[in-house]
Amino acid sequence: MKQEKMLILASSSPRRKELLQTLGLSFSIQSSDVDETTDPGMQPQEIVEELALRKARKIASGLTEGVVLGSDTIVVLDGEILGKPVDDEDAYRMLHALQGCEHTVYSGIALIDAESGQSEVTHSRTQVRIRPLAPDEIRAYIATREPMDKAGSYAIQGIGATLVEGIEGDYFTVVGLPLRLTASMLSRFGIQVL
Ligand SMILES: Cc1cn([C@H]2C[C@H](O)[C@@H](COP(=O)(O)OP(=O)(O)OP(=O)(O)O)O2)c(=O)[nH]c1=O
Repeated sequence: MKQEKMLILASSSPRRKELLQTLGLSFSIQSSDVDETTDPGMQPQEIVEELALRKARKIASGLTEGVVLGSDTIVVLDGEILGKPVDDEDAYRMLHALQGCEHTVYSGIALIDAESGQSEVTHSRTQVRIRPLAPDEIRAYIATREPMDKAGSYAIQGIGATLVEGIEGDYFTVVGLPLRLTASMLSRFGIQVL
């Protein structure tokens, strides 16, 4: 591992922290609350890239050095964007819509070098199939509270794993930080994982 530059994760997500830790990099964390509203008519890949960049920019603007990583994840079902549920009823609506179908999870990643201004943004997407769910199962899952801070109201890395029939694409994109893509981007910013 060769790390010439300081890395800053612009996120309050405990999942992103854990995922970045698995790469063996040293980094600090600054949570980056930004306005997540986007223009209607934007494509899902444009939304996750724009929001990842917004999160990274907010932190980078207050720094003179270091590489800032921002990320954003959304779930898309038949063109409808599912973010985090606002309450139990919203989580029920999402899980009921997702069950028995395939949807797409998009994760955007943005890197900004605060010193040089170099920036790069990209995204990846993964198809996920959720098995058919009975109303009681959906209610029991919501009662675990796991869905409440997750895009699409489920966590593939948690109890939600029992709802997932299969995926096509990168698992880490679903959890919120595509690791292979992150590592290859970081290498272009002077941060080498291998
Ligand atoms: C679909 C899915 C989403 N998620 C999570 C990943 C993200 O943390 C969250 C989507 O919300 P985001 O707005 O992408 O991220 P966040 O608010 O949690 O963190 P921050 O903006 O500070 O970086 O949903 C899972 O953990 N597992 C899953 O299976």
